[in-house]
Amino acid sequence: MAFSVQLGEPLFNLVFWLDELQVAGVSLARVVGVGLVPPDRTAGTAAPTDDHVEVRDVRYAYREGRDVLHGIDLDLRVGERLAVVGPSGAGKSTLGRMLAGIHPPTGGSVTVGSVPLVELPVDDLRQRVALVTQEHHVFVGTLAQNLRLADTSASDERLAEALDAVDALGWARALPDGLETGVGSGGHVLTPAQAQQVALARLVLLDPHTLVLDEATSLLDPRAARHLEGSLDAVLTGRTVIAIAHRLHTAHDADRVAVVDAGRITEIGPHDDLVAAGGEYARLWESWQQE
Ligand SMILES: Nc1ncnc2c1ncn2[C@@H]1O[C@H](COP(=O)(O)OP(=O)(O)OP(=O)(O)O)[C@@H](O)[C@H]1O
Repeated sequence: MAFSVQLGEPLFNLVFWLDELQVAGVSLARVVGVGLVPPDRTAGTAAPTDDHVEVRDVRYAYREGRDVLHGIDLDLRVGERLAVVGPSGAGKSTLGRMLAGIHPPTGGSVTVGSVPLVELPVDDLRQRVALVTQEHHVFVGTLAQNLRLADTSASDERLAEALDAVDALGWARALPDGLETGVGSGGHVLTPAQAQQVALARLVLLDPHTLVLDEATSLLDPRAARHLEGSLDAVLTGRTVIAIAHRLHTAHDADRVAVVDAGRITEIGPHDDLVAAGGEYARLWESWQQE
């Protein structure tokens, strides 16, 4: 979710990206990103020709002079699934947030349909590229209100379709007041898997062209994660997907795998090719199989 603040006629608008934070059981909005973007980005003039994502010589530094991404180049075909793997702290999440337009690159460019992400109007950006993280996204309100965060005008029927697409309609209808049941702090407690399904149903409503999944199922126990991955498949079909993967079987299913190490893509290609090449990915794959 994003909103922008414009004061007078500024050179830049202040944009906040919001996420949810649970404090002592209370659900609060948390600012996960703040950016200064040119007014065009919220006024809306850029029009990407397609959803081809191109990353060119991208660098990113949280603190000046301390790059955590160094010269990343990446081309994503429309409808491709790319798994991103690598050691902790390598820069995978930073890359994911950059691909979702939350972190503007410190150097280089990320474009969709030849338009730099930083020039896209925020609403257009959110509809083109959505980020799903491992945190729960349930706000205080009814289940229906939680879903309509993605599409304020969605009919009850559309909400039911979205829940059905992620295999959540059964439990949602069984709630005390169905979709009008209060959830979030003080309301009906959803399991972590149900909370993730709500987030996925919101994605179905948002209908983004490209999805960045940052370890979207990693907080769940393996059985719930496997179940959710079935729901996820319905959401992923037909979209470009960048999956930041902990579990390598997700990587195995992808069209290509990118290994990120110390802020660089050190290997990229189909799973079988990387295994045959005998490099870092082959070692990761072998050790994962022995776990
Ligand atoms: N908000 C932040 N402020 C400053 N440094 C950060 C911030 N987020 C990440 N970093 C640093 O950037 C580097 C890359 O972190 P990132 O979270 O992108 O790695 P990762 O590969 O996703 O790691 P993990 O698998 O542990 O989640 C790390 O050195 C990390 O400490």
